[in-house]
Amino acid sequence: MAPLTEQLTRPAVHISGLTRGFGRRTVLDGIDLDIPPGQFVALLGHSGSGKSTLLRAIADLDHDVTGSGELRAPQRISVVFQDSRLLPWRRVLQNVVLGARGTDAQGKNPVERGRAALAEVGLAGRERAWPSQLSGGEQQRAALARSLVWEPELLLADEPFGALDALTRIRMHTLLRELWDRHRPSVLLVTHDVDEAIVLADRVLVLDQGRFSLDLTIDLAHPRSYRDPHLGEYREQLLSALGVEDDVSTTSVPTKEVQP
Ligand SMILES: Nc1ncnc2c1ncn2[C@@H]1O[C@H](COP(=O)(O)OP(=O)(O)OP(=O)(O)O)[C@@H](O)[C@H]1O
Repeated sequence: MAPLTEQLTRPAVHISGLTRGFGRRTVLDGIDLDIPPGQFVALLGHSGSGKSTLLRAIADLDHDVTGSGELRAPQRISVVFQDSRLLPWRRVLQNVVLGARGTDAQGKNPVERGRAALAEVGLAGRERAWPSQLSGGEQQRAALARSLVWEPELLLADEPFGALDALTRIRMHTLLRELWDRHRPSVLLVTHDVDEAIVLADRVLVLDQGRFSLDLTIDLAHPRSYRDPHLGEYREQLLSALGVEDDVSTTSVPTKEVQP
């Protein structure tokens, strides 16, 4: 095992010269990335730029790709997707504790951890509900609770709020940030929403042509508001890195398929 000082200072995620591709198509072209423990990072990029490919590589879920490079990630990783992926034939609590074993540092068994996690995301009392009895936002809350049960050192989130309406999404932003504050995992959040990235993350990366074209620190205090006038400066830099024209009235990354 590495000495304690090295364990405390070494990044949670270390990527060096990472290349990934499908057939003759190179998607990630020699990426370097270090994420310190507890850092909240957002990842923006046009559709097809390789955001999910990077997430899958970090989660070690990419056995169908070719590639090379160095990648080190923590052992305890949770992944949250755009759809909750709750099993419809299992009740909410059963979904949340699925696969969890043993006791945690406080001696809590998985069911106790599951109940506590559901309470943390505002779903206390819904343990015996079926997933179909939850709203879309509540299903994503349950998905976040399921990720907490594993006490992740790293949370990977692939557009977790992309299918929710704008108001629910804002509530989920507050919840995610509160959960991060309490548990302090490193987070890598893929999003198409520039404002979501600025409001939630302390560092925003833009992926373009297989490389990071921008690595931006968001130096604003939390909790952040969508009304904060300082958001504009960061929005400008990010939209410009994404090649989005000034007159576009949305802060979502428009669908521009990356050509092979
Ligand atoms: N299993 C696969 N086989 C072949 N090509 C793939 C496969 N998965 C992804 N690709 C290709 O790799 C490229 C990057 O895909 P990826 O899903 O990582 O992009 P993305 O940035 O997450 O896109 P989006 O924002 O639309 O989700 C795309 O061109 C996609 O078509």
